Amino acid sequence: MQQLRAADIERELASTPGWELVEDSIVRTVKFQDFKAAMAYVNRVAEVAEELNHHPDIEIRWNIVVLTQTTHAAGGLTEHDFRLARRLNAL
Ligand SMILES: C[C@H](O)[C@H](O)[C@H]1CNC2=NC(N)=NC(=O)C2=N1
Repeated sequence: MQQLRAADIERELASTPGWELVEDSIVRTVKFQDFKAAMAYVNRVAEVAEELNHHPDIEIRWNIVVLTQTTHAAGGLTEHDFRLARRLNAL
């Protein structure tokens, strides 16, 4: 899978609400009532990641989950990242 070019990234971002570009990744921060709710969300993220065989970096800070998505194998953003992001937006 090829790295996307800047213009493609802008187009993909426009159809992927809630995610922002940070260096070579897209990032989404989601806030929950408490740690338990955050962990339940993380487990649903894990299910989707396994299904797509594409995995975000996940940071958990009590009730806040930060998802950072890039394609390590390509050294940058690819279509896979946006496909996963849009699936996660549907959770
Ligand atoms: C073998 C397997 O396809 C790879 O290790 C996959 C798994 N999940 C992955 N996830 C992400 N985000 N980037 C990758 O390059 C990647 N590679």
